[in-house]
Amino acid sequence: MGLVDQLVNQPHYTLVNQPRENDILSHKELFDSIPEEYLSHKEKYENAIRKTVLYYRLMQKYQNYKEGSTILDETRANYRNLVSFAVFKDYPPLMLHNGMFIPAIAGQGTPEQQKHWLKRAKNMEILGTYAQTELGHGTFIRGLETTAEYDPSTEEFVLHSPTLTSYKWWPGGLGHTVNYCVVMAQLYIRGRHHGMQPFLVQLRDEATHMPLPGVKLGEIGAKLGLSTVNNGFLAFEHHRIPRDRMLMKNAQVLKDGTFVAGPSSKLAYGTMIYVRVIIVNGMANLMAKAATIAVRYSAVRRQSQIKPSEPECQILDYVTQQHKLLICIATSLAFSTCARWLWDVYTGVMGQMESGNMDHLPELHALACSLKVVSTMDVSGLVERCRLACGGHGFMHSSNLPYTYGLATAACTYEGENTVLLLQTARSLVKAWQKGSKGKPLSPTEAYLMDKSPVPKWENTLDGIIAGFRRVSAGKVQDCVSKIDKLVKMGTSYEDAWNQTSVRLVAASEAHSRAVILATFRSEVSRAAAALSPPLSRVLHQLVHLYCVYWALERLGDLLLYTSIAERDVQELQQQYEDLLQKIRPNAVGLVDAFDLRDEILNSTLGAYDGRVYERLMEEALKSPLNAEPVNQSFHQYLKPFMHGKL
Ligand SMILES: CCCCC/C=C\C/C=C\C/C=C\CC/C=C/C(=O)SCCNC(=O)CCNC(=O)[C@H](O)C(C)(C)COP(=O)(O)OP(=O)(O)OC[C@H]1O[C@@H](n2cnc3c(N)ncnc32)[C@H](O)[C@@H]1OP(=O)(O)O
Ligand SMILES: Cc1cc2nc3c(=O)[nH]c(=O)nc-3n(C[C@H](O)[C@H](O)[C@H](O)COP(=O)(O)OP(=O)(O)OC[C@H]3O[C@@H](n4cnc5c(N)ncnc54)[C@H](O)[C@@H]3O)c2cc1C
Repeated sequence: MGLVDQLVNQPHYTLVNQPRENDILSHKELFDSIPEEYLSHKEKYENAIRKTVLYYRLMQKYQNYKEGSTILDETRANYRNLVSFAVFKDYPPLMLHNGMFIPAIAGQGTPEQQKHWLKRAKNMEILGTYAQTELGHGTFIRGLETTAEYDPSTEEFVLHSPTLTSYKWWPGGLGHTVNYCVVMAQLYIRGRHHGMQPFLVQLRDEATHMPLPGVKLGEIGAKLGLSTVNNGFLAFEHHRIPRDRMLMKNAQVLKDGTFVAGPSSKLAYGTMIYVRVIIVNGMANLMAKAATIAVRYSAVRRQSQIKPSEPECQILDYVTQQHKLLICIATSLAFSTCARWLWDVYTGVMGQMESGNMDHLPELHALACSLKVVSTMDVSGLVERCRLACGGHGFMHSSNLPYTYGLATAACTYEGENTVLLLQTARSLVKAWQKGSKGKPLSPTEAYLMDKSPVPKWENTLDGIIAGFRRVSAGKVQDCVSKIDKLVKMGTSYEDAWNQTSVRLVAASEAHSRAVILATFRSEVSRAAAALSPPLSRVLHQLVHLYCVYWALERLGDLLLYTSIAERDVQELQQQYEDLLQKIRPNAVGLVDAFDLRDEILNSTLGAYDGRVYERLMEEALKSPLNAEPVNQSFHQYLKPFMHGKL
C-alpha cells in the first residue's frame, strides 16, 4: 500500500509493529535461527525451500484468494511482496512462479489452457518459471536459438538447443526447484520460421523430480545477490511435447501444421510488459524499506557536534544527511504513485486489447520501459546512498541494506536491460516526433512533444519545473531527429545514424521519463491530498515540491540548454531546496513510520522501531559461528606453527 493510500486510509499513523492477530509473521518458524549469511550456498537454498513451503501454505491460509480474483491482482498483492521481504532477505526460489510463470499462462494461454494449468499452478501442484534468456542472448530476442519444430505426423513440437549459447540461462527456480516452465522458442513448421512463441514444458517427473529424458538442468552458480532464487540453465535434446503445449491465445498451430498468426507478433512479449509495470511498485517498496532503515538509524545515531558547546547531535540534523535521505522518502512516494497510475494504464490497454484494439500498446510499451528503467536506476542508486549514509553499520548484512541493494540493482538488468529499454522508449519518441511533425495526433503522454510555443520565462514553481522538463525532453528528441536526418542526408544508413545518435537518444528517453514522473506524481498527490487533513496535505505537497526541485537541480545543465532558467533562478531553487529540507526534517521519522513496515519486514538491526541499534548489532554479532569459541581451531593448525617458524 503506497504512503498516500496509507495516509488517506489512516487519518492517524498506525502504531507500527502492532501485532496483527492471525498474521503470517507471527509464525516464528518462518525465520532463521541463525543468520543465513553463515550457511553454505547449498544450505541457503535448502533453507529457502523450507521457508518457501511454509510461507506459501500460510499465505494461502491468510490470503485466501477469492475465486475469480484475477491472477494479476493476486501477484500484485502488496502484502505478499512486503511479507516476502521478512521471510526472504533475498528473493525466494518461487519468485518466478507467481511473478512470471502464472502471468505468462494468464496472458498467453487459451481459456482452456488457462483453466487447466492455472488451477494446478495456483494450487502449487506444479511449480514453474519463465525461460527466455539464453547463454548467448538476453536482449536480442529475435536472436534466441532454442527451436520448436512442429511435427504434423505426431502432432508434437520438438524442442532443441542446437548450441551451447542456446542453453536457457538465468530463469529463476530453474536449477532444482521448478518442474515446469514457459519456454520462449523460435517456431518452425516445415522449415518456415514463425517467430518467437511460448511453450508450456514439463521439465521434471512430478513424482521423482528427476529431469525428463532430453532435458538437461542445473543452476548457474553464485551471484551478486538473489542467492536463493536458484537461477538455472536448461537445454533440450530433441525433446518432444504435445501440440497443445504451445500457449495459443495469440498465435495458433493447427493439427496439420497450419500456422495462424495473432493480431501482433509482439503479443508474445506481453509478459515482459506486465513485469516491467509490476517492478515499478516493487522499487517503491524497496525504497520505502531502505529509507525507513536509514532515516530511523539517522535519528538514533549521534555523532560529532554542530556546536562545540552542545552534546553530540542526531546525524539526521546534518543538512547533508537530510539531502541524502529525504529524497528517498519522496522517491518511494513518487514511484508508488506512478506505479498505481501505470497499473491503471496497463489494465486499460489490456482491456482494449481483449476487444481487439491494439492502438495503445506502443505507448504502454514505451511507458513500461521508461518507468521500469528510471525506477530501478534511481532506487538502486538511492539504496546504495542509504547504505553509505549509515556509515560502517550500513556495511553489515544485519542492516539489510546490502541485500536490499542487491534486489534493486538486479532489476536494472532483468526484465530488459536498462539501456536497451531506454532505446525502446526513444524509438517511440522519435516516431512520435515524426508523426506529430506531419500534424498527426500523439498519445497523451507524448503530446507535449509538439508544443511549438516560444520558450516561456522560467518560473520556480512546480508548473514551471514540470514544463521545463517537458521542454528538455522535446528539445532532446528534436536534436536527435535533426542529427539522424543530417547523417542520413550525408549518406549514412538510418541504422548507423541511429547508433551514432544513441547516447543522445538514451538521454532524451530519460528526460521524457522524468517529465512523465514529475507530472504524474504531482497530479496524483494533488488528487489524493484533497481527502487529507491540512497537515498531511501540507507534508505531502512538501515531498512533491522537494522531489521536483531536487531533480531540477540534478538536471540544471539540461534546463540551462532548453529553458530560460537564469542564474538567479538557480540560486533561488537551491535556497528553496534547503528550506524544504528544514521543513521536512521534523516529520522525517513520522513519514517513514507511515510506510508501516514492521520489524520483521525491515529485517534490520539499524531500522527496528524500538531504536535499540547497538543491542541488536551485538545480538547479531554473537550469532556468528566464530563466536561460539574463544580460540578457533585454525590457531592450532596454522597460526601457532607459523608464528613459531614451523610452517
Ligand atoms: C523489487 C522489484 C521486483 C518486484 C517483483 C515483483 C513481482 C514481479 C515478479 C517477478 C519478476 C521479478 C524478477 C524477474 C526475473 C527476470 C525475468 C526476465 O528477465 S525475463 C526476460 C526479459 N528479457 C527482456 O526483457 C528482453 C529485452 N529485449 C526486448 O524486449 C527486445 O528484444 C527489444 C529490446 C525490444 C528489441 O527487440 P526487437 O525484436 O529487436 O524489437 P525492435 O526494437 O525491432 O522493435 C520491434 C517492434 O516491437 C515493439 N516491441 C518490442 N518489445 C515489445 C513489447 N514487449 N511489447 C510490445 N511491443 C514491443 C517495438 O516497440 C517495435 O515496435 P515498432 O516497430 O517501433 O512499431
Ligand atoms: C537476477 C537476474 C534474474 C533473471 N531472471 C531471468 C528469468 O527469470 N528469465 C529469463 O528469461 N531471464 C532472466 N534474466 C536474464 C535477463 O533478462 C537478461 O540478463 C537481460 O535481458 C539482459 O540481457 P543480457 O544479460 O544478454 O545482456 P546483454 O543484452 O548482452 O547486455 C550487455 C550490454 O550490451 C548492451 N546492449 C545489448 N543490446 C544493445 C542494443 N541493442 N543497443 C545498445 N546496447 C545494447 C546492454 O546495454 C549492456 O550494456 C535474469 C537476469 C538477472 C540478472
